[in-house]
Amino acid sequence: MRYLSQFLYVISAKKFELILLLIAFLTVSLMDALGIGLVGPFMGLATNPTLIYKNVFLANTYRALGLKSTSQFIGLMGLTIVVIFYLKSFFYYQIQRYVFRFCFTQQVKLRLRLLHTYLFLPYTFHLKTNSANLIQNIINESQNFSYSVAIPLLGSISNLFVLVVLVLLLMKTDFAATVTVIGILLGTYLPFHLFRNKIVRWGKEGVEANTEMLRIVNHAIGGLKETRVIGCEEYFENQLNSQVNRFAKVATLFHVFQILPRITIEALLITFVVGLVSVSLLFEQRSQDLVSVLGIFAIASIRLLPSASQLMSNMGVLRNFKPTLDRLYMDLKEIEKPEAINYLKISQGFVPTKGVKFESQKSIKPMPMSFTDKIVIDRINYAYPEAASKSLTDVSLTLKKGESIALIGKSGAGKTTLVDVFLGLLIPQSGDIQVDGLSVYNSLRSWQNLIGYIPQSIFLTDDTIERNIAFGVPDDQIDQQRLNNAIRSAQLADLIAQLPEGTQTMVGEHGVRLSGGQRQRIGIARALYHEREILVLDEATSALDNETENLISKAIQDLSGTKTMIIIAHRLTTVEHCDRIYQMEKGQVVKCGTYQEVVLAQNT
Ligand SMILES: Nc1ncnc2c1ncn2[C@@H]1O[C@H](COP(=O)(O)OP(=O)(O)OP(=O)(O)O)[C@@H](O)[C@H]1O
Repeated sequence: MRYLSQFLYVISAKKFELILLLIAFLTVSLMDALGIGLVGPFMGLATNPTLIYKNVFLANTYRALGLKSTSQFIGLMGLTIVVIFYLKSFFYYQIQRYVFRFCFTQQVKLRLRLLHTYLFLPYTFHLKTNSANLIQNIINESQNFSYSVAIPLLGSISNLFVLVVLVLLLMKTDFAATVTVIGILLGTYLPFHLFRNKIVRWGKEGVEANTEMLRIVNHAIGGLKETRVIGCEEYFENQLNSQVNRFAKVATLFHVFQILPRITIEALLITFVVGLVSVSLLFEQRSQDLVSVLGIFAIASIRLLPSASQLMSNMGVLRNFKPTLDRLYMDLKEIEKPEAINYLKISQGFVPTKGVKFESQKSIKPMPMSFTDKIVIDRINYAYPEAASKSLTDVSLTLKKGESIALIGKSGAGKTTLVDVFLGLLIPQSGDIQVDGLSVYNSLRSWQNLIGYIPQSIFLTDDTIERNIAFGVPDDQIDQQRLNNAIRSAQLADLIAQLPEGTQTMVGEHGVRLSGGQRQRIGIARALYHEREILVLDEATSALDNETENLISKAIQDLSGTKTMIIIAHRLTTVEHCDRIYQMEKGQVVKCGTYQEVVLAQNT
């Protein structure tokens, strides 16, 4: 039941679509039963036409049709059976088409819904989750969901219908035989029941091994430079080897287990049919009866056998992929946690309404926030989830429009945390950030629209310099004037002039064809292109050559006065031109003043 409710939560289908599917399954099963139900009497009549007169219904139909001979009647009956079978086959084909279309549409929807959820979940969720997990869920687990949860689940329901109808039919023909068949079915279900926890464990290990594989490959290839220089290729190969084998082991165990029900059902049914014939002959039962009973059994076996073994194997698959369903369900549910709701409320300006899927709720278009005077960071306190101590304690600072300030301090002092709070990625437990007297927590989106962020290692797409600067803007909407201004202000003009393809030069994956300093200047140009009022710059810690360092300092210097800037500074050359310097220690601002007051005073 829990499985079903989780399934209904993850699937984006409307209830009536599912009900429609079930009705369709039921119709096919009934037609199946009708076809099979007619085969028994048909074979009975074929061997003994006088039986027509013994059955009131058959006798009346025969008379009503006004046929000339019983053979004609039997022929007509055969034709009816054939027509029913053809119709059933046609319906079955159509329903299967619908089921596949339904499942693959769900896969598309699920992928979009997962990405949407991950993009909107609080930053703290991403701090604790490895990105390999998220990629695995969007790419592999959503595929597993349609192949190994949705299709087998709908298949199981359809098989269950067929089984129930066929068993009822058998029951009408021969009660004792039916009890035997049910016994056989329960017998084959037993191993599944006994191994149910093992099947789930195999599934869980499979999912974990897959995620690990993705993580290992990501580390090995993503950090290729380090991997090669350190020479730890073998280490990653061994790691991958152990995960691939772990996956192979559980997959083999499960697939071998899957064959069991078919083999057992086949063996038991054959034993039963042969046994029935022998016993009947032994007790000299009427042969016509036997032929008709066996006829039904033969046909029922053709349908019952695959249905039963498919049902068992589908149930195995459903169990095996329970961890997939659990993972997707839990991640999608994250958005309903109070922390996420609170985050959505302040970042997107809406509270997810119960019952309405959150991805279908449109966030309110943010009103532009005015910034003409100053930003006040007022007694901010922040502790990371599950952290023992606070990373920011009562941090306050003021930033006038056009001013540049620098944050300095030892590693772990809290500079990045403060910037992440400033960027609206982390929501402080107490304190406020106000722009012109208005709290940014009224609409984080409007606040973020004022900010350009230049991280230490900027994210570059494997694309042209132009597209990397005008990040997220369609080609036909790129403003060349703005682009050139941004390039000039970010001190990139000389570099681009030297390149044969200019702004159309490809930067390579993560910008491998550029130097660290050039990458960061592209980051500055990006922030400038988007004309953000406030720039937050996390200065590159890596040693830059003098010329590059000068160029970055010059870019920052040129911007001071026109842009409001917060710089996490790792080099004293950068802070020299800042209006104020805040020195941080253990999550607190311990000193604030000009370069002379903070840096020079310290060195004397
Ligand atoms: N995700 C996290 N969960 C728990 N604690 C964290 C997390 N991120 C940072 N911290 C802690 O918060 C404190 C401040 O870290 P922060 O990264 O802000 O320092 P920093 O001054 O930016 O250092 P650096 O210059 O090395 O980047 C540190 O004690 C750190 O251990």
